[in-house]
Amino acid sequence: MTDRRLLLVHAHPDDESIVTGATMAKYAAEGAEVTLVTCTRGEEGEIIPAELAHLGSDRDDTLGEYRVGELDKACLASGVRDHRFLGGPGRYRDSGMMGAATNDGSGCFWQADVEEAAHMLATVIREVRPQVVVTYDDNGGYGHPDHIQAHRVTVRAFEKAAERALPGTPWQTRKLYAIAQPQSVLEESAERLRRSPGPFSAPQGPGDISPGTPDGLVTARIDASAHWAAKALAMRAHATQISVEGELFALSNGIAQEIRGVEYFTQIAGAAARRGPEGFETDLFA
Ligand SMILES: CC(=O)N[C@H]1[C@@H](O[C@@H]2[C@H](O)[C@H](O)[C@@H](O)[C@H](O)[C@H]2O)O[C@H](CO)[C@@H](O)[C@@H]1O
Ligand SMILES: [Zn+2]
Repeated sequence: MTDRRLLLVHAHPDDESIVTGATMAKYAAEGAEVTLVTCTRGEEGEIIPAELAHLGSDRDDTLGEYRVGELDKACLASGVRDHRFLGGPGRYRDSGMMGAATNDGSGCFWQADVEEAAHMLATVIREVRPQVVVTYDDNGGYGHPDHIQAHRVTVRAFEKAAERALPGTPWQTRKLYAIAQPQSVLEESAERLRRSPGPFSAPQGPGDISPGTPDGLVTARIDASAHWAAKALAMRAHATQISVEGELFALSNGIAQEIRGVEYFTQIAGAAARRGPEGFETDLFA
C-alpha cells in the first residue's frame, strides 16, 4: 500500500533515531511516505568525541550545523526521504535541559510562540496530509523543554490543520500518537543492563533511562525488529550524541541502554484503535 503517509515531530537531531528509528525504517521500507520534522538543530548538545569538542556552544557554536549533517546520514540509514526543520533550519534554537540558562534565550524553542509554531507545522501537515502523526507525550518523554514544546506545538497543529477558519484546504489527520516507553519494558531492560552494561555504566534503575509510560496507557506495539540494523546505523550517525556498541548505546551521560526493535506508542487523539489479542494495535495505520 503506497498511499500511507506518516509524519513525525521531534525536538533534536538524534531523537528520531533513538525512539522511533525502527518504526520509521519499517514504514519507509514498506513504501509509506515518511516525513520527519525536527524543531531545532541541537545547538546546545554535549559532545562525546573529544576531537569535536570545539563545536560546542561555549566555543565555536557550530554544533547545530554539524548535527544537520548527522541527521542527513541518519535519514539515509532509516530510509526517510522527506525531512524538514520547523520554520526552516535555525528558526528555533535548542533550549538546553530544563532549568538551564539557555531556556531563557529569545530564539530558543522553549520560548517559541506556540500558535505561530503550530501554524508552521499545520502548513506542513496540510501539504503532507498524513494519516498518522507521532510526537512526544505531554512530559516530552523525560521533561526536556524542547520535547514538551514539540508535544504542545504538534497537538495544536493537529487541531489547526483541520480548522476551516485557517485559509486553505483543511486536513484531518486520522490518528495522533505519543511515543511511549512502557515501565515494565524499562524495568526488565534496566535489570539486564545492571548485570551486563557492556562498556557503559549500568543504570541504577529504570529511572536512569526514562520515567517511562504506565503500561495501561500504551496502546500500540510496533514490532520493527526486522529493521533493527537500520535503527542502529541511524543512531551511529549521531556520533556527537550517541555511542553505539553492539546492541547497546549510551548518550553523553554514559548510561547503558538497549537498542530496541520494538517501539511503543499511546494514541492521544483521533479514530478509535482496533487492538489485537495482546491488547495493542500492531500497525499505526490500522
Ligand atoms: C536524547 C535527547 O533529547 N538529547 C538532547 C539532550 O541531551 C542530553 C543532555 O545533554 C544531558 O545534559 C546529558 O546528560 C544527556 O546525556 C544528553 O542526552 O539535551 C541536549 C541539550 O538540549 C540536546 O541537544 C540533545 O539532543
Ligand atoms: Zn531530544
